[in-house]
Amino acid sequence: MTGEANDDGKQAMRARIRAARRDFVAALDPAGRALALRMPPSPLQALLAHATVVAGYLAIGSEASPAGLLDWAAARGARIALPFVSRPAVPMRFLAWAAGDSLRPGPLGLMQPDPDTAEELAPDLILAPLIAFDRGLRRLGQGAGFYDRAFARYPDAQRIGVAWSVQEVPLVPDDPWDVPLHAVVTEKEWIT
Ligand SMILES: Nc1nc2c(c(=O)[nH]1)N(C=O)[C@@H](CNc1ccc(C(=O)N[C@@H](CCC(=O)O)C(=O)O)cc1)CN2
Ligand SMILES: Nc1ncnc2c1ncn2[C@@H]1O[C@H](COP(=O)(O)OP(=O)(O)OP(=O)(O)O)[C@@H](O)[C@H]1O
Repeated sequence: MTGEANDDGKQAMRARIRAARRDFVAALDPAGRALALRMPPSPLQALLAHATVVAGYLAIGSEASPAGLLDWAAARGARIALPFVSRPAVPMRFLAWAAGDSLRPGPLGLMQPDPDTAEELAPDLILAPLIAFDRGLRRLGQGAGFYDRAFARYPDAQRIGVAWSVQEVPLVPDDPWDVPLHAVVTEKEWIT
């Protein structure tokens, strides 16, 4: 399939899965949402315990939040980094962040570390947001290519998708630049 043919498929899938994710989260009670993904499943605990730098993200909207996983990793000595983006043409960077550090508003209502003060870190494990995933560990993101480029820049980092179970699809359309995940963690399951 060509990149153009996939583009339509990817856009339609993004719209459909975003809607499913929103409905799923709306039906969760706040306590259930807060408890989801608090505790890493044991295979992920082993990975987080050995990681020096764990990159995560601050969830927005109905995204599944890796906050509990980041807390767990930080408590075991990992440094935490968060993504920083400015414009689509500029590659995403991972900047050091610890609880209490200041954040600044970025695009899409994201809160990001301050690029003037936060140190850039090379992650050895990346907890990545996503729109959709499949059992082949293909990942569909927001379409800016930020994560695919970051995965190419840090090829030795573990790539772990964080998602609600309703974001699973039978098959994510694959393009040549798409980098597969090593695993996906959901509120229900560890998928490898
Ligand atoms: N919580 C979370 N953080 C994340 C991501 C994510 O998916 N979720 N990202 C996953 O990639 C990166 C940010 N992704 C972005 C993807 C697209 C655009 C974008 O389309 N920007 C447009 C207009 C934005 C606007 O409407 O304000 C532009 O700059 O032209 C920006 C950031 C890093 N942080
Ligand atoms: N390693 C790369 N170098 C340069 N451009 C890239 C790279 N990877 C992806 N891109 C570009 O990023 C764009 C978006 O690709 P795609 O729609 O697959 O993004 P996505 O996987 O949904 O987004 P993301 O990776 O940000 O989560 C494409 O136009 C592609 O050419």
